[in-house]
Amino acid sequence: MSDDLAISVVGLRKTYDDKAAVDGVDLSIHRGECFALLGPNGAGKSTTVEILEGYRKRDAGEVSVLGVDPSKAGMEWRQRVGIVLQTTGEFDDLTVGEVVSHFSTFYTKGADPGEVIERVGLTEKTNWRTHKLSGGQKRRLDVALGIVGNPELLFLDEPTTGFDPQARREFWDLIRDLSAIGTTILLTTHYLDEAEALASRVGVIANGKMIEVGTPSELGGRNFATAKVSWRNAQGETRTTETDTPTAVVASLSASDFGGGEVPELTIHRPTLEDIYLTMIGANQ
Ligand SMILES: Nc1ncnc2c1ncn2[C@@H]1O[C@H](COP(=O)(O)OP(=O)(O)OP(=O)(O)O)[C@@H](O)[C@H]1O
Repeated sequence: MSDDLAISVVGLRKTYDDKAAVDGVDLSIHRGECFALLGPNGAGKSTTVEILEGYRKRDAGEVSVLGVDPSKAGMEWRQRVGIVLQTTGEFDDLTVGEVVSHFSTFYTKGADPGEVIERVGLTEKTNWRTHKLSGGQKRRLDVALGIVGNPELLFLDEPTTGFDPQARREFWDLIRDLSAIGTTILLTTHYLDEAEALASRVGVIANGKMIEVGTPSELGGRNFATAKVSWRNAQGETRTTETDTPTAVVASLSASDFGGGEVPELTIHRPTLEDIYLTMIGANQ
């Protein structure tokens, strides 16, 4: 494995009852990269990620995570990896501060619990019993527990499900901070805007196969996609045209039909990552 790879996967396969859940996946994630894994329900994302986390056994393929095969990894490796699962932990009557402090004792190079609580925006809830937290606040606590060991690599499985818009933005800032200090992040998400905001590259899985890997701006030829220009003409009708040169179209439209002035109800639309993704998985036909 090349030294700058945090994760290297070649020909990964996992079969349940004769059905391939993961069917020959290759994947390389660089150290310090934030990579988003996208795909419809049942595509094979969780199975792939759980194999990388060492929680599931593979049937075939080569897997290296931080230079170690996760199926054979021990405590030393686990210290270097942080995991935020989809399901929320239950901590009975313990407070936020107690839970985070308790988890920090599992790590030899653990972070200061108070700092971690502040990072996830729960300082005001430090003395709250965890069962009183809202769904979004519990998710933040999950993230706190994922990062309390100062991991080199963080797995985030649908981390912002149930967050309000402000909490999502704050969470994104937290992930950017973790990226800035060099944490490698593997994010699984169904939110395409989240993948675009956070990931330097995304991979799309469908039916157990990696369909494509690319930057959010280039995936599926997005950077070469034509723009749709729409406007309202002098008769009050909506007009739309597709073009590779929207600036020229708008300039000429303004000059010819509107005396060089504003073009009414002008919009220029290029495919979003979601448009491209839906086309890739065959949902936009
Ligand atoms: N323990 C299991 N036993 C049998 N089949 C399983 C098991 N776990 C997953 N599968 C099947 O493997 C396929 C891939 O599931 P997986 O959970 O990896 O998908 P996913 O992409 O994470 O989906 P989601 O977005 O819904 O979380 C699915 O068809 C699922 O039904």
